[in-house]
Amino acid sequence: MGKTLLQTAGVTRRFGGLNAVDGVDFELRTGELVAVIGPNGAGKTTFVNLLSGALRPDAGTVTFEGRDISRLPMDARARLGIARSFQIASIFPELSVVENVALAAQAHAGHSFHFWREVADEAPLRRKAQAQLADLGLSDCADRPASQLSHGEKRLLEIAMALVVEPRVLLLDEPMAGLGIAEARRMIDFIAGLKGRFSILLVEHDMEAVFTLADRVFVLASGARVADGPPEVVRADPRVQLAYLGGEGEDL
Ligand SMILES: Nc1ncnc2c1ncn2[C@@H]1O[C@H](COP(=O)(O)OP(=O)(O)OP(=O)(O)O)[C@@H](O)[C@H]1O
Repeated sequence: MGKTLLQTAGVTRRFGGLNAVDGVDFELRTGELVAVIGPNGAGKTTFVNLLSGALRPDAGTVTFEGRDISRLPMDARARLGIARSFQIASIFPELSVVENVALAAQAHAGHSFHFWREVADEAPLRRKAQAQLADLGLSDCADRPASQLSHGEKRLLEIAMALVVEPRVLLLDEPMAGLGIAEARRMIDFIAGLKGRFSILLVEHDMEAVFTLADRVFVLASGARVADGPPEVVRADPRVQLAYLGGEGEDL
């Protein structure tokens, strides 16, 4: 694996008296896919928010290529290349798939969303969006209105919108959530196709996805790191089994 891109040292976030993320040391290397797992309420989403800049830590640091970014807001981190998958809410349903991707590229370039009507006429942005969709194997749905996509296709569109800005790090928070079996398989194949090209942090409850995709599995429980290692080592780790049994009794 490559060099360390994104790192935390002792990162902590409190909500009232609760340490939602509690002194976590973590690193993501170039080209690596790390899955972050843990029982419900373990602190996974809070941890992603600390990496994306949606939340600031109460203690500890977040560094990107050695630079302390702990206090940088989300847009500044996005400009450095830390992208979080868009939420379905940010898809414009009346626009086509390719127009949505072009809009994401336009927003990143610093233009205002108010000019969205012009985006259809923006040939370079549109070409970039077309190329992105072709690269991801999504050309088939380029001209369909986003409103006509299935739930699974919308999740793929969200990721395409995050990738069009050519990020260094992609943060994916539960991309399989709410997908049927066939759609989940397609999502796994899709993410497998991104592996090695981007550095990816994947938060996911779907253990088939985690153990198929991850180079490394990082386990959180009650805000703290329980294990960090290759998937098969982590799966067999009694501390991990215990963390799950002590939580909501989910299957590992
Ligand atoms: N904004 C907030 N205010 C207060 N408590 C919060 C807030 N966000 C999260 N928490 C608490 O912090 C803990 C960790 O929550 P978080 O959502 O990060 O866990 P998670 O591992 O992502 O859970 P899940 O798997 O259920 O999505 C939980 O106890 C949660 O109730």
